[in-house]
Amino acid sequence: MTQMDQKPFIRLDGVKKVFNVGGSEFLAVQDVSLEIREGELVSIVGPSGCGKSTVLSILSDLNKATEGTIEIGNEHSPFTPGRDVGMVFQKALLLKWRTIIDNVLLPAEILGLPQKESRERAADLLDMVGLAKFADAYPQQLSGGMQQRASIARALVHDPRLILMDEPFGALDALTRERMNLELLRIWKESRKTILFVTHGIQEAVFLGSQVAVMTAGPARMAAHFDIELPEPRTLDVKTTEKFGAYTRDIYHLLGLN
Ligand SMILES: Nc1ncnc2c1ncn2[C@@H]1O[C@H](COP(=O)(O)OP(=O)(O)OP(=O)(O)O)[C@@H](O)[C@H]1O
Repeated sequence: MTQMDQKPFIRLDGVKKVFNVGGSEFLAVQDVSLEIREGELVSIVGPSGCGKSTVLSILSDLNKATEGTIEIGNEHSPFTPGRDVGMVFQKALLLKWRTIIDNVLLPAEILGLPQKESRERAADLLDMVGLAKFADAYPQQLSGGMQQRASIARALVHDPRLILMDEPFGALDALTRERMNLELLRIWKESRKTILFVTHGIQEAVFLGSQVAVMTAGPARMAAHFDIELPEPRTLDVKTTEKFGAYTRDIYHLLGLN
């Protein structure tokens, strides 16, 4: 069986989440349908409150969907919830009393993975994210972008099959964010992980994703989906192409911004 014949790695169909808030029901998100192949980087873009983080929390098994189908993993790549997810948040959330390498090691420690192998892997990952020299530094000695690189290494240390990124570069200045976008593409290619990347940034979503799922608020739902066909490898020049402009224009339009 070839890779193309395999079932998608993630299949969401008609997913809906209703929260119970103080005895009344609150519809957080509905109509979430998405198929992701293993090793794909997919962006989800949408305004605040449209349910993006709720979708990630369902995929990471922190929240149960109220309705719909959620399938993760396939015969070739089985998926164990809890074990096979790495998360990156808007804040790096590094523990300030632990060195960078000890921060990276945290998920491996929690899962009880072998110490020596984990430390070697953490060192390799720090090398991959360009922080080899900072393994023994403390978080406060690193810039915001460097801290986020460390948190990406931490998300990879237990070799999970799926990386969920929730606005990971949202707190960085514009130039660092551009640089981190390029870094993420490199890390993704090297690590060959399946990545779901949540952002408010339409340009960022199109630049990074092979697909972009667009979510709208009021009511919160997954409203559209684009396959992004742009030249590979993606460099910043891509952003000046007509095709890139057309994708971003269509998404702005869908979100009612032009
Ligand atoms: N545990 C919860 N209990 C009740 N309501 C919740 C809970 N989690 C999320 N919500 C609500 O569900 C809606 C969707 O929230 P969510 O955080 O998924 O949106 P988002 O698109 O990620 O927003 P942002 O971009 O601002 O992070 C919001 O109105 C939020 O208040």
